[in-house]
Amino acid sequence: MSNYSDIMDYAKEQTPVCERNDAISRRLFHEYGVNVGLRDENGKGILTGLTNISEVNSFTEKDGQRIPCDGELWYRGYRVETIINSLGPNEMGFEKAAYLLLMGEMPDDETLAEFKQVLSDARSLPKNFTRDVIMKGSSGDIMNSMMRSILTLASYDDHPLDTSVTNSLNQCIRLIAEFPLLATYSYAAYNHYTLGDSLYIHNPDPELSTAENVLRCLRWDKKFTPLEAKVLDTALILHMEHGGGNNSTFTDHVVTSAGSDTYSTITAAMASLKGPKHGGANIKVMEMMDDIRAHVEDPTDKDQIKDYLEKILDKEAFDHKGLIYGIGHAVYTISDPREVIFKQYVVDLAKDKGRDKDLQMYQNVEDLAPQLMNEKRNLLKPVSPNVDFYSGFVYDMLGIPQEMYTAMFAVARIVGWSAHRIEGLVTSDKIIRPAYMSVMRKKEWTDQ
Ligand SMILES: CC(=O)SCCNC(=O)CCNC(=O)[C@H](O)C(C)(C)COP(=O)(O)OP(=O)(O)OC[C@H]1O[C@@H](n2cnc3c(N)ncnc32)[C@H](O)[C@@H]1OP(=O)(O)O
Ligand SMILES: O=C([O-])CC(=O)C(=O)O
Repeated sequence: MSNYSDIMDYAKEQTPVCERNDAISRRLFHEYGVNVGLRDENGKGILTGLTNISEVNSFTEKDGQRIPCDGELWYRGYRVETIINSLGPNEMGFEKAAYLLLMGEMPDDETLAEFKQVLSDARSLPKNFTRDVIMKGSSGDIMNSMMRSILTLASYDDHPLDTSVTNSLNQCIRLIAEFPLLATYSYAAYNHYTLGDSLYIHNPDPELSTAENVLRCLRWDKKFTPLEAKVLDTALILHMEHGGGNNSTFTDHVVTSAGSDTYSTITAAMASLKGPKHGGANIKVMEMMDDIRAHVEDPTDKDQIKDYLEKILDKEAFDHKGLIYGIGHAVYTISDPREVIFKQYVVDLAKDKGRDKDLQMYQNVEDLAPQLMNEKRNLLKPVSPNVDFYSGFVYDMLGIPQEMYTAMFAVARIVGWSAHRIEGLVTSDKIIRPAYMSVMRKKEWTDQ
């Protein structure tokens, strides 16, 4: 028996030891030319791969100089705005965008109809999976529940470890179709077993799209309006894909390159996505806005918001991490094109739902944060609101519970991860293995 009744007490005592032995000065990174976070001294990402799937732009060249510009996002040669604007007022586009990203070409009507049917056929879980897996050990961490389900789905697959392109594509298509069920049923279990509400599990409707089935399965009465479905469908298209370097897609590439199977690869990407600096930011933005409401007398007042944002940046308020969530991006500078699209919906929805005061609070944060960050941080480029600044507000107005926000992101990004996994399998079988320079001091045994 150790002297510790609680391992936490031991961990607390050892923390300064780890901090002493693990700290590496930023000066050494500079001295050895090692790029922190795989970004160079101008904040530009180090090239680690080539992709045909999408392109993200945030700078333009003028007179040989890199100038920040409005953000652009392209899926397989098409601007994301063009894809969204090409859809009819009530047309759902998830399936079309998913086919485009996954297969690399725009589907014609017949091809799209067939793909929709394939997804619809695949949108079911193995017999008793919901009862035997999803209902057990439920939690408000829907991403964790989904990861558990994804790994367990491997046990129901006759060829879980077959990493051929064909088998991986089959597994990816199935997961794309199953994700809405994994997410909404995980929430149903949590809603019942933890929150104490009635339990309901609705079967998906084979005639409905991905976005419509999410709303149908999430709501006890299965009802939703065409506008709600359209807004969610747009949100899903906007979250589907973001190049090979974003943290979760890069994780997908790393794990794929090790020869790992689809279930493990997608679970690893999920683990990355849930981080609050990545896809988990959508929940954090909502928590931050709740915190602002609780501490600022009049959130529509710019001066009061400014004082509180300064406290957040100084680590004196909210989660004491010093981050204003929903602001800043590893690539974008002047704007994130997805936020610009989201905002159009936000303004209309907020008016419709009588949430003008909340909208004013968001706009105050949007207006003030970049300038305050500029004053308090070593910014290498302009900052602006990112895709998740408004997404939580939109989901809130759609009545989607906060615990589901990052899971909604995953329902979309599984498409990008799948496309990158297939691209990785088709293009290269080289394991990804960057180097870490050792700054360890070698010791003689007698130095102890
Ligand atoms: C889907 C997505 O993943 S979108 C991103 C979602 N994440 C968030 O919204 C969380 C808040 N934002 C952030 O944490 C960051 O902006 C990130 C993680 C998105 C990008 O980080 P980086 O690439 O390091 O940003 P960048 O190089 O511009 O940062 C420069 C400085 O500003 C700081 N900074 C960047 N964003 C923020 C922010 N929102 N709040 C406070 N400080 C910030 C960085 O910590 C860094 O400071 P340092 O040099 O003292 O360490
Ligand atoms: O690209 C990134 O770093 C983050 C990301 O996934 C996104 O913005 O969608």
